[in-house]
Amino acid sequence: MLTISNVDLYYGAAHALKNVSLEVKTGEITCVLGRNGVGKTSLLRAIVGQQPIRRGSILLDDEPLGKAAPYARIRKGIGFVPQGREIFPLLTVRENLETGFAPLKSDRTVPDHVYELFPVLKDMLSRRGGDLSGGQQQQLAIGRALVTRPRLLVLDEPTEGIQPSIIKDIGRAIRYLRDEFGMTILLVEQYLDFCRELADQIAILDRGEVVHRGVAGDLDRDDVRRHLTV
Ligand SMILES: Nc1ncnc2c1ncn2[C@@H]1O[C@H](COP(=O)(O)OP(=O)(O)OP(=O)(O)O)[C@@H](O)[C@H]1O
Repeated sequence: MLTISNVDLYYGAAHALKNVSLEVKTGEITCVLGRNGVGKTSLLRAIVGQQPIRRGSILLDDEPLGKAAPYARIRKGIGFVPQGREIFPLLTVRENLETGFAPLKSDRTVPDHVYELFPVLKDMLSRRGGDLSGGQQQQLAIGRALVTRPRLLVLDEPTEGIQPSIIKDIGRAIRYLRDEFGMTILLVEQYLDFCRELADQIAILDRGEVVHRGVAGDLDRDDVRRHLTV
């Protein structure tokens, strides 16, 4: 579904992504693992159009995304859950969900499955986003991305700073989206066990380079784990 080929991304002179290639297959969960500062967020920002690439290409269903703006990529079916969640603290849960409508031309409704996946959002529709726990905010951020009815859902460290029981809920929700809707999922993570339980495919990023690609079962190999230890 998503084909990333030979991508280079710079911040000024800093070379954050080096000749990165990655294939994200339709209906699968692909997890990119890596330590702090290796380029995971940069990769996702390149995919969603928030950061330009200097070389290489990113294709969605064989169509180059080129210089398409973030809103245009959302219309093509890419949903994004950013690192740190980026919830509007003074807006209610309902209003936060509705901000997801902004790039849409039609069908500005919250799909029922958002509330089925995360019933807490329905219970708290009138509560301010800033008054939710970190885990509830993460559920809200995923819900906001789902209102755009994406075919490809991209998540930046969805487990960061979240308690284990909510991590399990989020894992279940991601699996449900793949199994029930055939949604394609790409997530970046530092949390190895979460990826082991969830992913079909993994890639490991180290200092801006993809140093390993394979099936999730490979994660138990010593040579793979070595890339993830400091
Ligand atoms: N806006 C920016 N300007 C300059 N350098 C940046 C910028 N954003 C990121 N970088 C640098 O690019 C490199 C990759 O950063 P990136 O945020 O993509 O890594 P990451 O793997 O997502 O890290 P983390 O797990 O800590 O979020 C780092 O060296 C970082 O300091």
